[in-house]
Amino acid sequence: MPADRMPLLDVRDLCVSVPGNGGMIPLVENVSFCVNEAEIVGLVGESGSGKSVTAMALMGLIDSPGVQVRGSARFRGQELVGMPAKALRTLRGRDIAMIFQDPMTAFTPVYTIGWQIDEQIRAHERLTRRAARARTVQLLAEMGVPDPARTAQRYPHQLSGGLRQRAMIAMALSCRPTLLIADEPTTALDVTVQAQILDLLRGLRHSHGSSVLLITHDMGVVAQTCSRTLVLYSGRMAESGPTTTLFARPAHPYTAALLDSIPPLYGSRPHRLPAIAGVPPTPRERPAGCAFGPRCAYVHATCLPAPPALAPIGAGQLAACVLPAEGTPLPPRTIAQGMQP
Ligand SMILES: Nc1ncnc2c1ncn2[C@@H]1O[C@H](COP(=O)(O)OP(=O)(O)OP(=O)(O)O)[C@@H](O)[C@H]1O
Repeated sequence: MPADRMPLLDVRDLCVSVPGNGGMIPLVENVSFCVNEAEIVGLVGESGSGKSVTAMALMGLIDSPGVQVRGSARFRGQELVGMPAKALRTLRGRDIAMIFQDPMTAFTPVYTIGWQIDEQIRAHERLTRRAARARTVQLLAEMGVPDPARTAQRYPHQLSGGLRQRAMIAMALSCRPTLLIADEPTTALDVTVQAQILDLLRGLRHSHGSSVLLITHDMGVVAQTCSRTLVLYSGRMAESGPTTTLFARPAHPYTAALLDSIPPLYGSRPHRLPAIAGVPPTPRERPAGCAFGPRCAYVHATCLPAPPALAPIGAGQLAACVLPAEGTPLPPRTIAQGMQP
């Protein structure tokens, strides 16, 4: 495939398993998706659905004893699965960067944030301390940090949560990565700051040409930010497709249930939002058939012997559910408010 038409990140049949129960327990099974240049793709699912394991496996960062990662993840055509640790370290920080929910995991408390961003820049580029600081201040300014030269001289604990998050994004972008993996970057922030950070992530496509893999449990965040979305349930793909399609015509009852838990922006708000009854199974106790079966309002006998295969529904949409194959689509929805086309 010509390089200009190759996806930036092409993940196929990614499987991650760990030893247990006398064999290997799959944490993530046959996950496939791609991220194109300057695109934001959402990875969504409840807690424990395998979002972080997927991202950490891509980055070679799962350090569990006996962990097995199989399948393929090509970044600009280069295979990441099985890539030697040194080569992966070079890619991380330079071409692929990660940001997390808690910026304190990225910054050490004992140095100023400016010093830490300077060092990150100097680890990848031969720059004088002064030139690195000029770049740091410029990056902080681009991330909307007020008085960036002075803020650079502050310690992480002296900044608000929102400013720390901006500083972490500045550090992640310091080496101009083409792919940013953002793991729940707004979960700890209040809604106003959350909206500002999402705005910032959207802007990166234009300002830095960066693509983003955005990990979240919040369909509202996906609606505002992602052009395509992958829904994970219990380590498997439930559904994927263009975000507008998933919101208008979810094919998997799990996607529909996640959408029902978003509060409407306009109109009368229900007294209580519907929650999905029950909890997802842990990887050790996954049922033989559809893992969502025990919580699904549409479950019937065909879902139980084996997990339904992921099948195309149309227009880039895939779902692992027997309903579309049987010609019983879920009831149509009005598109969720708050969605950015
Ligand atoms: N190193 C590990 N060894 C064994 N099991 C693990 C390991 N890391 C994660 N798990 C398990 O894998 C499953 C998926 O975890 P993961 O952290 O990817 O979920 P998540 O979707 O990111 O959830 P959250 O939103 O809570 O971060 C969970 O059941 C978790 O307990």
